[in-house]
Amino acid sequence: MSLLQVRNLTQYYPNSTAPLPALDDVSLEVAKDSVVAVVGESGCGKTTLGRIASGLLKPTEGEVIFDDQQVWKLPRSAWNGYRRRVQIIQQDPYASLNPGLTLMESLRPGLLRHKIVPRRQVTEEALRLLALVGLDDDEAFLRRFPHQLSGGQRQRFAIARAVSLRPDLIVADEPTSMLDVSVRVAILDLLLALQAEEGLAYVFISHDFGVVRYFTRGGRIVVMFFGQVVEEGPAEQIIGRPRHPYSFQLLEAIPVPDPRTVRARARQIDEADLEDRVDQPPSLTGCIFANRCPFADDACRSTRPPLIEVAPGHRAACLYPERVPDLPDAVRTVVEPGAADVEIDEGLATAHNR
Ligand SMILES: Nc1ncnc2c1ncn2[C@@H]1O[C@H](COP(=O)(O)OP(=O)(O)OP(=O)(O)O)[C@@H](O)[C@H]1O
Repeated sequence: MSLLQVRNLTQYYPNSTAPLPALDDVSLEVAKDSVVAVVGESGCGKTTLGRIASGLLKPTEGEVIFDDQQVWKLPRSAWNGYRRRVQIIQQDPYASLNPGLTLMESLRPGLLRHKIVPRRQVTEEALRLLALVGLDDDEAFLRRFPHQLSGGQRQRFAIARAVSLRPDLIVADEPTSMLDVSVRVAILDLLLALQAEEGLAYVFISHDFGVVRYFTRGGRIVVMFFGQVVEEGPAEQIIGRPRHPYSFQLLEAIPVPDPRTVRARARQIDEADLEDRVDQPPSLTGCIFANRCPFADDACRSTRPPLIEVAPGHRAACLYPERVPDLPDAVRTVVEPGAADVEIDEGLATAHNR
């Protein structure tokens, strides 16, 4: 069942001098209890999409439909319900918490405003939430201020605060990118555990395909490039056999722990050629990726390819999806959470150092 749909979103920022909109005709759908990951390099519009999905930003054009209702047409009481049911977790847990409030003071207003529990049960509920996210569930901890927490503890608390409102959907915007490598996997595992326990859906935003591969098992992946969706489909299919050259390049760049695997890659794209293209600006005519694409020809530079189905439920905006080579086995395996900590840690460590 569809929980959230965004349809044909276009976003222009009025003060922007960029030649392209931040989002250009973006659509996606999130089913109840499911994970949709949005991946792409910095500036491709992921945060804008997350802000629109959670009602923080009204799109220039397009529709946001939550639980079968157009959210920008909701009466105030229903709007408040939507804003409660869709929570956002941000990249920087410190910036998302008021430094002048204790943890209890951060939790209490939401619990009361949305009548989650009666006033006399607020402390009990706050302690339950701390335990749920793996923090010390004692009242002294609730009297702490955000600066008295480590980065990992702060993100755990930000997750507790989001979950406290009993949402159906959490937009997790780069939730681990500012954390130490050592705690990243723990936070991803916490989010995955909460999904099962609390019946949550996620829009999971990341620039790092290694993290997305870890988080999105069984879910869907949306790959964005300069405001456009270039590929979307089931995680296993996109990771196993990407059909857009940009997804291929992102996946191929995931660090793998065994250098012999890297050397053994069956490279079907000329490395020097790719190096020359990596910083090219987006193409303003035709396919947005044409300037960086090793397969682009005149047709790609003159025609914007529509998203076409390349396998059931899997679409790519490419005129030549069959030209995208197969990935090495080390990359295309969808990692089982908890099953490959070493591989994940090393991958994330390398990504962190970039
Ligand atoms: N408030 C704003 N005003 C003007 N332009 C903006 C604003 N917010 C974002 N942009 C621009 O919109 C585009 C998309 O930005 P957005 O933050 O959504 O991308 P992103 O993929 O989340 O990148 P990052 O990971 O760096 O945050 C970028 O070109 C950005 O500069």
